[in-house]
Amino acid sequence: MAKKQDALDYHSSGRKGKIEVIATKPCDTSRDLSLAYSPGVAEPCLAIEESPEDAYKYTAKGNLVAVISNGSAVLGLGDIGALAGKPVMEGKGILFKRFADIDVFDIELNTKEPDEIINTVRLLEPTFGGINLEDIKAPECFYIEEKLKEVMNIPVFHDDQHGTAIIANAGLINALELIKKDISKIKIVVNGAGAAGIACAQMALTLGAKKENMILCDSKGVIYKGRTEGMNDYKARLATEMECRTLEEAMVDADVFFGVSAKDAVTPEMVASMAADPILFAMANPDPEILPSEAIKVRSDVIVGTGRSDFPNQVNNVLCFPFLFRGALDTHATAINDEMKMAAVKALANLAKEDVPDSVIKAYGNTKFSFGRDYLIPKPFDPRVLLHVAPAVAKAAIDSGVATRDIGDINKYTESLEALQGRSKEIMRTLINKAKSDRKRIVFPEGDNEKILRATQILIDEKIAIPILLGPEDKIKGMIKELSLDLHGVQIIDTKGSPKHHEYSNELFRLRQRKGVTLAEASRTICRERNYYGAMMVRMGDADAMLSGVNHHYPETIRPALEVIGKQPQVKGVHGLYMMVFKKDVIFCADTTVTIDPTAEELAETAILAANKARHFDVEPRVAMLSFSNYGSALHPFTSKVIRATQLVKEWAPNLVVDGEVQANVALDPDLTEQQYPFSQLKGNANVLVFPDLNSGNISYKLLSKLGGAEAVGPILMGMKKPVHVLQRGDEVNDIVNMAAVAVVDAQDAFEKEINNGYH
Ligand SMILES: NC(=O)C1=CN([C@@H]2O[C@H](COP(=O)(O)OP(=O)(O)OC[C@H]3O[C@@H](n4cnc5c(N)ncnc54)[C@H](OP(=O)(O)O)[C@@H]3O)[C@@H](O)[C@H]2O)C=CC1
Ligand SMILES: CC(=O)C(=O)O
Ligand SMILES: [Mg+2]
Repeated sequence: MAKKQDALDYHSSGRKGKIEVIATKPCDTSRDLSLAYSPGVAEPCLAIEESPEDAYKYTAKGNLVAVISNGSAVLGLGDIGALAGKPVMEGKGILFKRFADIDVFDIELNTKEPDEIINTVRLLEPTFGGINLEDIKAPECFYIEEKLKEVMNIPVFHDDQHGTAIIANAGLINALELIKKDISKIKIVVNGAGAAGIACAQMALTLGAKKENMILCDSKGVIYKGRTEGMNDYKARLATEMECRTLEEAMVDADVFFGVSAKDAVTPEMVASMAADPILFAMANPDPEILPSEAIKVRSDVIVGTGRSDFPNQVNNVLCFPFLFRGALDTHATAINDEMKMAAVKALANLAKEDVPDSVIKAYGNTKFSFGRDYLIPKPFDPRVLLHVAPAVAKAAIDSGVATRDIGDINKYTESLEALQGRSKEIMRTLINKAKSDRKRIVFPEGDNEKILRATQILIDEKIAIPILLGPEDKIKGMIKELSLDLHGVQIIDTKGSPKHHEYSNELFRLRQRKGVTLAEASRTICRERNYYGAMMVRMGDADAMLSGVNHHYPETIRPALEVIGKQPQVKGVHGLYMMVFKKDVIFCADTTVTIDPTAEELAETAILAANKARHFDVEPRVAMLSFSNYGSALHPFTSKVIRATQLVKEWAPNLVVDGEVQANVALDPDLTEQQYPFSQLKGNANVLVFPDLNSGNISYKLLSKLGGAEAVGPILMGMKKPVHVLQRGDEVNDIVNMAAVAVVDAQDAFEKEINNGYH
C-alpha cells in the first residue's frame, strides 16, 4: 500500500506534478522556426480555414482530450474543490497517455454553476478531439453532460458515470457466469445514487437486470417510491417499491452489491446477510465500502472487487476511458453512444477469459491470473486491452453511424494500435502475417512445458503455425486440462513407442556410425532424447522446423540439430543473429551466439546471411562491419580481418549496402559520416551490425538489452540446412510465439530454396 509520504514525494520530486508538454517536431534551426511559426504556420491555418476537417491533419486536436473537473466529487473525497482535484485530473492524463497514447490537457474550473461549466466547455471544441468530464457531482453532472452532448460535435463522456458502469458491468457479467446466476433473477443493491451509482444501475438494467429486483441507496438510505428528502429526477426513476428502508435491510439476500458511495458504508453483518456466492464490488476510492479481508472473514463464498490496484479485481474506470477514447478519436466519432459503451463491456468481459500473457504476470509481481473469482476483468497493464477494446469501440462507432472517418480494415487498425505500443509489436506483426500466409509444422521437443503449451494455444488460435508436441501424452493432456487450454487436434508424439522409432534410429545410426555411435545407442537416443527425435522429424520431412531450449542449455539443443540436420552444404558455418528492437528503431546484431573467432570468410558470410534475414522482417539492410577502427585508421591483424571481410561481402553481394571497417558510433551517426567519411556507402544509418568476434557481439547485444532498453528477439540461427531455432531458458510465451513465427518464415524460405535448387 502506498504510504502518505511516498505519494507526496512521487508528486513533488523532479518536475512538479505528473505531466509536461513535449514538442513533436524539431525546432532547432531557423528553417524549423520559419515552418513551426511565422511565416510557415500560416499555411496550415489557411488550409483549416478552408476545410475545418484539416484541423485533424495539421494540429494535435485529433489526439487531444480535455479532462474537465470542478472538483465537486473528487474520488470519494467529496467536494474538495477544483484546485485540490488537480492531482487526480493530472492522474487521468497520465493514464490516457500510458495506456492509449492520448494527450490530455487537464482543466480545473473554479465554479459550481452547471451553466458556467457548460458555456466554458462548449467553447473548447476547436482545441480538443474529445471531452472527458471527471469528478463532477450528481445530479449536476447529468445535466452538464446532456447539454454538452447536445451542443458539441465531439465525444463528451462523463467518466464517473459511464466508465465506472462499463467496468462494473463487465465484471458483473463474468461473475454471474462463474456462479451460474441469471441476471434477470438477481437482486442488486447499488449504494450511492450519484454519477457512478445511477449509471451502474442503468447499465445493469440494459443488460437484463429487472428494476423490481434492484434497490438504490444514498446517504439517506433506500430510495423508495414516494420519498421526498434528498431526491432528484434521476433517483426517482430508479426508486423501489420494496418495503426496505435501510441499506442493512436492502442487503438481506442480495446477490450483488455495487458500492459507489463512501468508505466503510458496509458492515460485515450486511455482507453476511447476502445470498449465496455474493458479488460485492466496493468501488469507493481510495477506501472501499468494506475491505475485501473483512468481507471474506464473514463470507468465504464472496466474490469481491474494489476500485484499488492493490486487491484482486480492480473495478475501476481506468480500464475503460483510455481505450474507449482511442476508438472514438480514431474514428473521429461525433459522440460516444450506447453501442460503443456496450462494445467496450463485451470486449472487456471476453478478454478476461483468455490466457494472460507473461508480460502482464511480470508487471503484477509474478502473480498468475486465470479467469475466476479473483480475476473477473483484465488488468490495466495488459497490452491486449487496447487491442480488444479500441477496435470494438471503433467498429461500434462505425456501425452505429457516429464515425466520420474511415479507418479501413479493422484488423489493420488493430495492427496500427500494436505499433503504437512499440516497434517490436509492429515488426513482429509483419513476420507473423508472413507466417500466417503459409503455415508450417513446428516440432516442440519440450511439449510438456507450460510455456510451450500456452504458446501452442496462441499459435493455433492465431493460425501462425501447426505445432507438434513431443512428450508423454498423458502428462501433456493433463497439463492442457489444468491450464484450461483448448488444444484439441494438436499432434502429440510420445517418443517412447513411436511408430517412427525404427526408421529414425536407423537414420541416426547411418549418420553417426563413424562417430562411434552403435545402433543400440542410436535407438536409445531417439527414444529418450527428444531434441534428437525432433531434429530427426525435421530431417525426414515429418516437421518443417524445430524450436527447443526453454528447459535446456544451449549446447543440448544445438548439438542434436547440428548432428542430425547440419549446416547448409554451401555455407562455412552456422551463425547467430539477434534482432534488437528499440522504441523507434530495429537493429540486427550478428554473430552473437555461435562462432567464437570467425575468419574473414565466415564474417563475410555472417553479413550476407544477416542481411537476408533482415529482409524477412521487411527491413532493407544496411550492413556495418564493425571494428575499433574507421576505414583504415588503426591497422592491426584484428582490423585487417574486418577489412578483408568487407571486401568479400562487396564481391559476393555487390548490390548490398555494406561498409567498414567502422566503429559503432560512426556506423550509426549520419553527421559524423557525412563530415568525415563522405565516401562511405553507409550514410551513418546502419541497421545490420556485424561484430568481429563472439566476445564483442555477445557482450554488445546483452548491453543493448540491459542498458539500452532494447527487446531482443532471437537467437535466430542462420546457415542450418533446415530451420532450427534455440529458445532461451528465460523465454516467455510471447518470445516463443515470436520465434515460432521466425521458424515458420524460415521454413517457407527453405521450402522455396528446395524447390528452386531441386534439393529433394
Ligand atoms: N471505482 C471506480 O471506478 C469509481 C469509483 N467511484 C467512487 O464512487 C463514489 C461516488 O462517486 P460519484 O458517483 O462520482 O459521486 P457523486 O457525488 O456523484 O455521488 C455520491 C453518491 O454517494 C452517496 N453517498 C455518500 N455517502 C454515502 C454513504 N455513506 N452511504 C450511501 N450513500 C452515500 C451520495 O448520497 P446523496 O445523494 O444522499 O448525497 C451520492 O448519491 C466515490 O467514492 C468514488 O471514488 C466513482 C467513479 C469511479
Ligand atoms: C476512479 C474514479 O474516477 C473515481 O473514483 O472518481
Ligand atoms: Mg472519478
